[in-house]
Amino acid sequence: MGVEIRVEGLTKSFHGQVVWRDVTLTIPAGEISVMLGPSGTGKSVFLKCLVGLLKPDRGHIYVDGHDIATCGERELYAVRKRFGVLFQDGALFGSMSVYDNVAFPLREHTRLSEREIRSIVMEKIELVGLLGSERKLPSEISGGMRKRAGLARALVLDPEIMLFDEPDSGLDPVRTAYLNQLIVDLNQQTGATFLIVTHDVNTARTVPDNIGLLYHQHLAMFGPREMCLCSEEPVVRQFLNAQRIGPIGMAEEKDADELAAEAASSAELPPLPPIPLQLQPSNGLPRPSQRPPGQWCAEHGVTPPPGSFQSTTPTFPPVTAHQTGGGPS
Ligand SMILES: Nc1ncnc2c1ncn2[C@@H]1O[C@H](COP(=O)(O)OP(=O)(O)OP(=O)(O)O)[C@@H](O)[C@H]1O
Repeated sequence: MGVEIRVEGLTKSFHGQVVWRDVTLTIPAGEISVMLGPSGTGKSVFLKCLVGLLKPDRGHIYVDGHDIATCGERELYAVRKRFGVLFQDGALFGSMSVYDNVAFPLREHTRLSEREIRSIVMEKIELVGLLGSERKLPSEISGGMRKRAGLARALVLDPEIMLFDEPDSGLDPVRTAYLNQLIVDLNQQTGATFLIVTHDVNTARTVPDNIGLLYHQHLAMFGPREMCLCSEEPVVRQFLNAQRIGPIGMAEEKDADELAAEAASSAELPPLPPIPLQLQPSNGLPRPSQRPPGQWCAEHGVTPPPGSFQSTTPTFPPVTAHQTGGGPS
């Protein structure tokens, strides 16, 4: 039920300062895509343009025949209802309970009765694991719970497109792992088109079907996960492997002196690490858009780095009675 988003020649600037120019890509229907990029490269601005909160200077954003970049307010309002957006902080109303926050889009955009609303709200609250917290205010729950409440709210209108703005920011690695699993499970259940903006390289390496990278005012790459994880392109390679050596510096781009010093020290990027297996839905069934591991590499005659697509789940030897210090108690 997801729809594709076709972006053509998109350019955005603020006060004459270009954020990115001529961005062209197609976010495939029903797939999970991730947009990466160093801080300040305009990932959030990109997301806001997609949902019509910001107008680009030039270009088009086609969703099912509607051009979000150029359409009028009324058309935009109708198309926007097909989007669910999870903002960084959950963007909850502080004076409303979790329940009322999640119910808000239904009360605003539908004529459902309170009874029908309750059934949908409680279903979504359960889906994100917040049963029991529905009467609490946002200030009474943790940051991770606020994100999940924001996610429940983004899901109530059954969106065909879900946008996530740094869902993992401010979360510890365990909570990030849970949230990533939830995202993969939701994609399987809804078949919606997912776009996730993140800094987290581990998320980018394991969750999506496609990876994009914004860098230095342009889209450096967008394509299937395996293609990006095999890429020798210096910026892509440096970012996806979280390396210091490469064109990206602390202030986005290294200057000529820094690059010359790196070249003189003959610092080389380490070999590409193995491509990890993609995160599977927790019910063990594949997502409709999921491709078998290694398929893209095989189809394109690319040899993946050694050790790719091997399970990294640790296997522990069986614990014996001797090791536990006695028999069953
Ligand atoms: N409403 C605005 N008015 C003026 N400049 C803006 C506005 N929104 C964003 N910018 C500028 O656009 C640039 C890109 O910002 P954006 O928040 O999209 O970056 P980002 O890649 O999401 O960064 P981060 O990873 O740190 O969240 C920044 O220089 C920012 O200051």
